[in-house]
Amino acid sequence: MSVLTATYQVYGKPGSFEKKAEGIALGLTIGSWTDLPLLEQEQLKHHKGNVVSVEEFERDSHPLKPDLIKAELAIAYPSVNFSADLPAILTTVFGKLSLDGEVKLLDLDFSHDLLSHFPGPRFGIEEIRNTLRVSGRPLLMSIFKGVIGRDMDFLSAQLRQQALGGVDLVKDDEILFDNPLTPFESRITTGKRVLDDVYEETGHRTLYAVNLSGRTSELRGKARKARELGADALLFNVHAYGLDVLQELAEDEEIGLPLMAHPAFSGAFTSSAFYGLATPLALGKLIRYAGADFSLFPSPYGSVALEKTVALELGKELTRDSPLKRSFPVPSAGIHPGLVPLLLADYGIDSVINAGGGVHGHPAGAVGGGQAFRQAIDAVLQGETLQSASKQHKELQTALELWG
Ligand SMILES: CSCCC(=O)C(=O)COP(=O)(O)O
Ligand SMILES: [Mg+2]
Repeated sequence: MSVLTATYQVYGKPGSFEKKAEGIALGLTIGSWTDLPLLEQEQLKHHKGNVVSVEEFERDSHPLKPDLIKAELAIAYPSVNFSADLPAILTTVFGKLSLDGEVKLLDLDFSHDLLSHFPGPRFGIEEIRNTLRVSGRPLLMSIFKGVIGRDMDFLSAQLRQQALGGVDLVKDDEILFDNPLTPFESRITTGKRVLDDVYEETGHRTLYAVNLSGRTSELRGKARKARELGADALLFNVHAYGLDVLQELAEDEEIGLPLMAHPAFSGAFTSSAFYGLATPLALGKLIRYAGADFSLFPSPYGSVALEKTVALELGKELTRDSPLKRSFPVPSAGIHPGLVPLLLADYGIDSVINAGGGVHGHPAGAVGGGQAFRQAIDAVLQGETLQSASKQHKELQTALELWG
């Protein structure tokens, strides 16, 4: 029988966890059953959740819970209990349980059968690289900044500067929504013209990810229109909408665009040590299963940082061997050229280095900012220190002086 196995973290007294696990396995499936007639018990058995393992971590208490220890409970849910979609899956494994005290959902192990209902990224790392014709180095992305309240001329000029700096991708900031000054459709058509001009002038191709926003019922139509207008990629605030909305967009043949998942709002249900979803599950595994080609998340280093082990595990979820294509890890927030060696050591070349302030805040503007990043990337790949490379590259030197 095909099952979905969920692993939970709980705190409690040693020896108390078997009962807790059995309570979850029953409570989320058939409820109490022992008083029912034998025939009904037999029938219900096919639907009952089963405790797979209970692991107590004797020495692993939390400073806030000195008298308790941590345990991980693995529970298998029969796949016949739910339809093969993320809303049904999440409601089964963490529906009312998410409201029932201190329980954190750490991981979900999909059977091969179940996974076949999730096509994953349409393009993945390899096809995005082919489109950009970039191999052997991480991609570089920059972010529009200070665009709210500005018009298309401002946006066009900022896009041009970013592209001239040599970035591979530019994305909207997640807080730029559809608005009269820079409407969604104009951003796509104007952005395309600007980037085509830069390509003709320099031979460097930059792709633009426009923020797909608005009411859920409008998204499919807007995304299809974006494709018609020649959009390169879509940025999507997936956690404000829900994973299944991302999956719908990823599977739509008439959209067929690379999708970039922004982590906005996810901290609301991932940040607690005791509640919510583990970050590698929410921003890694499930984002890949739902079909994002890129997953943005706070790096371990910048202004909004994840714990390093968590950030590394997240990257692994996006790229580990699987029948699904790999999604690009995009460690972000407060990134500047001085962090490039750390990011490359953590995520390797199959990742995206992403910066807003670290590009626009460069004293030589976004052109100098992009160049400094490209110089830092080249230096690391050639085994050179940034300090040494900065002697030949004034943009990198300026960035290191400013941000370290
Ligand atoms: C929290 S990760 C998302 C990155 C992002 O959207 C952003 O605006 C980062 O900007 P920064 O100036 O910190 O590079
Ligand atoms: Mg942002």
